[in-house]
Amino acid sequence: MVLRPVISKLLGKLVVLASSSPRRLEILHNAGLRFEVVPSWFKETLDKGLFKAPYEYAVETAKQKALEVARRMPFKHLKTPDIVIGADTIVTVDGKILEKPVDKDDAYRMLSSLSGKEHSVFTGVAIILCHEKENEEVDYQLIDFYEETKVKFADLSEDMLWEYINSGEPMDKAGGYGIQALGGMLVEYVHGDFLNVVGFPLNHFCKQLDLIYNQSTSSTDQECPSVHVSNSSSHATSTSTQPPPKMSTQFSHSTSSSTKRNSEPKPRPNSPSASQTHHTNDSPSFSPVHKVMKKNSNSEVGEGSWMLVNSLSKRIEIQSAELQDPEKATLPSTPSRGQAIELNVTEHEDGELKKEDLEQITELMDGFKASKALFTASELCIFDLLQSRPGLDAAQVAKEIKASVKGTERLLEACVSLGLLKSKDGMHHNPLYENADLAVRFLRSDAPFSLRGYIQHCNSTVWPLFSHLESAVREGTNQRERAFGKKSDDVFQDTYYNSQEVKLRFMKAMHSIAKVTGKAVATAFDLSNFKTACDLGGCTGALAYELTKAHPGLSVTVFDLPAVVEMSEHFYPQQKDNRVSFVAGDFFQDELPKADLYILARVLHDWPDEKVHILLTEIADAAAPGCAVLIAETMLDGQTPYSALQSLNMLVQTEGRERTASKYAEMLRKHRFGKTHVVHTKNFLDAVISIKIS
Ligand SMILES: C[S@@+](CC[C@H](N)C(=O)[O-])C[C@H]1O[C@@H](n2cnc3c(N)ncnc32)[C@H](O)[C@@H]1O
Repeated sequence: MVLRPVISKLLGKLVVLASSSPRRLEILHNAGLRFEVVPSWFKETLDKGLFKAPYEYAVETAKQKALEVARRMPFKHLKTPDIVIGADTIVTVDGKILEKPVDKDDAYRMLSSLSGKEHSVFTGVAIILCHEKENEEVDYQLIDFYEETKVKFADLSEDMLWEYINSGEPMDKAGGYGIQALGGMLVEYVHGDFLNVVGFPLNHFCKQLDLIYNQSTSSTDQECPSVHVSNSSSHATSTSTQPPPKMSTQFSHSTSSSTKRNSEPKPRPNSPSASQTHHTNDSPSFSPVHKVMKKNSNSEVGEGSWMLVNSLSKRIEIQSAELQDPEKATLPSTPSRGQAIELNVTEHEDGELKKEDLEQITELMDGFKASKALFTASELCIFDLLQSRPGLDAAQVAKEIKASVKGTERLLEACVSLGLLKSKDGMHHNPLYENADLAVRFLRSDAPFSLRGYIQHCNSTVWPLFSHLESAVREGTNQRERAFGKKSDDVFQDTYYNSQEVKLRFMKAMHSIAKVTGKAVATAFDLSNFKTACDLGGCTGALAYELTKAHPGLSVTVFDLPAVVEMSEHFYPQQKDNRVSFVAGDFFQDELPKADLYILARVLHDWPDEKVHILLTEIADAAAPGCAVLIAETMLDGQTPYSALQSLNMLVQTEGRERTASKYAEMLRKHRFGKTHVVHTKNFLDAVISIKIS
């Protein structure tokens, strides 16, 4: 991004800032932006309890502020702006949202809750692009995003607190302080964009302008075919590989008296509009206002989840001109997307059957359907397609993935209901789809933390194995023969590495999980005393690279079967690190490389206790006193569903199992390893380390 050209794109346009905050004014003015200030009349009264995450509240408030100005100006100011910018800054601490204090006591309450702690400052920003049409209608396009900055306050004494409050500075500022003035003295550190704390994330804003005006989102599709779609929806038609910016679709606002009822934006104070969407810090998104809304939901819901809400609720209140009396409310058989109604679900307990219980049991009964919908969408490259071409409708998606429109429609709606996709109304209320935050972060192939490899492994290998769970439980053995028709002694050498295709798929699965867990494992302990490490069964080297990144003095040898080592280079074609090397061998048979630290990440769970003891004997023989073993596994200690289900996974796949940290400690002790230190990371894997004593 080159800053001046971005700002200069706005020269000659009527840019309006829907905020009177002097700090926002100053930031934008200093950046060279020419704009008018039209303070929004929107009252900041949205119910915070209705938002899942604090940033959604800030984004929604910013959006409503900007919308109010964009709609008012053609009438009251008799001119239509080109761009309206709205912003809202909030401070969050201990799960609470702090806005501007109402009086000194409120300021005291806020500032003392920040004392000595780290808090987050979120600014939600909405950019509305207004396009005046020949018939005096105005089309609006909305892009929103948020920025988070972490700020830590020093311990504040009572004297300091009151001195600051009495200075008068806290009163008009979110969280009760202004970092750019006296309040700066309270701050120990800032992580992130400083201007975001002042009130406007200038850098992120400029990046969004760049996206809007230079259309420069990138698409690198690693596995799925690259997409060339001629988009017939309302946003810019493109036949090149370069996608349009992630915004689009209009709602119209007529300057004539016959306002278009169904297409005019109608922000509803005290209730979030349908635009409570999750999006990444980087992805702007368009949010239409007319959607079927599930109360307390952070996402727009499609018909599928509407039906679920419907079936779990005794009474639905329909707020529309036609139906005012909730007692008389009846359900429309199929709420059409274009209908200007919002549904608010009224909680109604029928005594014995609680909604939460029904939801919990439904989630469990239907969990497999959700998994399979995710697997299928991933398999069909839907998340990659929508990453490079957001805003396609079901027919366009179906054409690209070579599938039926009927089936694609249902899969897309299921993904919307699961929070994987977002949908918005296109022309003739035809839903247009784009990736939701989860898909952007984990489901597209080129995301740094893409789990696509693991999902494919789940679909092709774990799913068939789990369909024989009952046999596995009855027999206490893995189900490889039943699922794949072939008897095998060693899951790796006889099953996964028998075909190049299956091997690569398995390696991709391991790689994707190791990328997500690598940093948490690599930084679980202070490893600065170790110079050399050997990652036994280290597969693609994903953890090894995280280890060398986290510990500059450490070199890591990845030790794995020859079939794996010959492919490992494929995973790091460019990024070579001469502190990572690969050695091919069999850890049950060959001599292990010498190292100060032996790492076993998701290796021991593949094997029964006898085999674990063989491997630990090998390591104990190779390791001198003072050397250590680091085990990274999902440990059963907390009995979370994740680790317990992983243990079932080991049952259907291997001869191994998940274990508790104390079980690993007991096993290590038998091989002359001493006290075990355990770290339960917040990631998929936990870690134990133990030093050899003799
Ligand atoms: C479940 S994977 C874990 C991979 C990696 N440590 C991770 O956390 O992503 C188990 C690894 O052990 C390797 N492995 C299995 N048997 C082995 C053996 N006999 N000798 C060396 N490596 C082996 C597999 O090839 C595979 O890479």
